[in-house]
Amino acid sequence: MRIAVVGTGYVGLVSGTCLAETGVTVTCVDVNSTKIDLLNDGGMPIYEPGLAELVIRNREDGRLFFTTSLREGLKDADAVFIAVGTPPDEDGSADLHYVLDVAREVGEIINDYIVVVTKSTVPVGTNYKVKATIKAALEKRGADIPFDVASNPEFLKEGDAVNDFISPDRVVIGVESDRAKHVMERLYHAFILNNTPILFMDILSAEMTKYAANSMLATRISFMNDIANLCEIVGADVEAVKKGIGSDTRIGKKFLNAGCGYGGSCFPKDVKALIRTGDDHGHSLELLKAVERVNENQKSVLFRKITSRFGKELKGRRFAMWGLAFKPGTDDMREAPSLVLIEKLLEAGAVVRAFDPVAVEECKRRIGNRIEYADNMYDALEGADALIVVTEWAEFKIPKFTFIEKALKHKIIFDGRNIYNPEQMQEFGYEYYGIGRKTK
Ligand SMILES: NC(=O)c1ccc[n+]([C@@H]2O[C@H](COP(=O)([O-])OP(=O)(O)OC[C@H]3O[C@@H](n4cnc5c(N)ncnc54)[C@H](O)[C@@H]3O)[C@@H](O)[C@H]2O)c1
Ligand SMILES: O=c1ccn([C@@H]2O[C@H](COP(=O)(O)OP(=O)(O)O[C@H]3O[C@H](CO)[C@@H](O)[C@H](O)[C@H]3O)[C@@H](O)[C@H]2O)c(=O)[nH]1
Repeated sequence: MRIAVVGTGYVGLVSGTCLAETGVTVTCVDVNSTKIDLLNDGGMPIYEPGLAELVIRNREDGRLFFTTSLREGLKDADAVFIAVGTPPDEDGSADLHYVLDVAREVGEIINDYIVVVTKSTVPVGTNYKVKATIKAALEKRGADIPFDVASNPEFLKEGDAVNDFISPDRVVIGVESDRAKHVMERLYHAFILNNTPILFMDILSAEMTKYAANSMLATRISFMNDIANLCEIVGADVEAVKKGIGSDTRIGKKFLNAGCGYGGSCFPKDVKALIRTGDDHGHSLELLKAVERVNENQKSVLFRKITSRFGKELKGRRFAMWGLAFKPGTDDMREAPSLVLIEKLLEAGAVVRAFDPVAVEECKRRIGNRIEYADNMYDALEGADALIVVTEWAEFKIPKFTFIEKALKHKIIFDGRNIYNPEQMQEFGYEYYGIGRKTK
């Protein structure tokens, strides 16, 4: 089987590479020639654990190719995956112009039956727009070539992307013809053999499933953040509450971590886009509007704790920041809570010295030298008034506390991801501020 994957970002590169790993011949296409050149030279445009090895192996085995030419990618392809970005427009709706540009180009090029699969996260009804766009391009050429559209939303998490793709909880596929279903079954053959649930459904339901999943997960996080803030007021401990409710199998243990807010390229934009879809259809999604409000507020929770400890005027204060990426395991900083905190600290006159195991270059690209960058986690602490933990990288969880004590001016930690135990921190003489944690 042969496919093209258009858009070689987090989703396109991971999906294309993992499908190549199952034996499919994959050509990844991107308009960004720097990215394609880098991949053809054996480099990696993104940090994603385990991905580089798979890319190299499948390229060497002749199953994975990179090009800027969609025409080349579509040659003899059974299916083309659209995996380009769908960033939020000014009004919160998903900007579909990248997706529809690819659809038009596909219509301008194809000469034989193909399934056009939308992997990008797109609002309900978008596949029909894709279909209409391809039809219009074919009509313009006077060509009558059969094709089908399919929706195959992606559920991978950055930082765990390879594992999520290869061993998914399920694969969701929306189709409207047996022919397209058959192509998708062949494509996911290795997953079917592996007993992965492949959930075929209609296209509109598949599109909605993606937004409903992300919105449900975002809702759990905002719910826990709201509860955490109340825990602080009433003297309860959100980590105990998390265990208490997570042990109920109807609730489950995952995605209940309170913290300094959710970020990333998906939850913020997808919650916004679903709210917008609701509004467009005269159905206000009140719950999701609250989820978004709670999250915006939560991104400032550490700043509020810092100013209530040090006062609103932070001129002359230095802060060590551990973590810049929106979550561990990635260099992605889209909608990262660290960016909100940095802006607020700088505005209040503070100096920030940050360390992140992989996201420093990305941070420099975004905000340049407005903050200082440390070479390692301990170097960030030198002369700082306090340590702020924003991202829960594994190495931050078991630091050498003697190094922290030597470097910090005061033994003060603001822990935005609840990675330390407040009682033990207090025993060791730290002033510790977690999120929704009980302190004596
Ligand atoms: N990042 C994630 O974890 C994740 C997970 C699931 C779903 N998604 C969804 O998948 C989609 C892609 O997300 P991403 O994070 O991979 O985006 P990304 O920005 O990392 O990558 C998109 C790529 O598409 C390329 N592109 C744009 N227009 C093109 C065109 N006409 N032809 C060829 N290439 C083109 C860009 O150059 C870029 O390399 C989005 O809809 C997103 O919501 C993302
Ligand atoms: O209990 C939790 C879990 C996550 N987060 C935060 O939520 C954000 C998103 O984390 P995560 O979901 O792990 O990463 P993403 O890569 O954004 O993945 C989400 O978004 C993707 C894009 O749509 C989906 O494919 C995934 O299924 C979905 O988990 C991050 O800022 C996390 O710090 C919390 O605050 N508490």
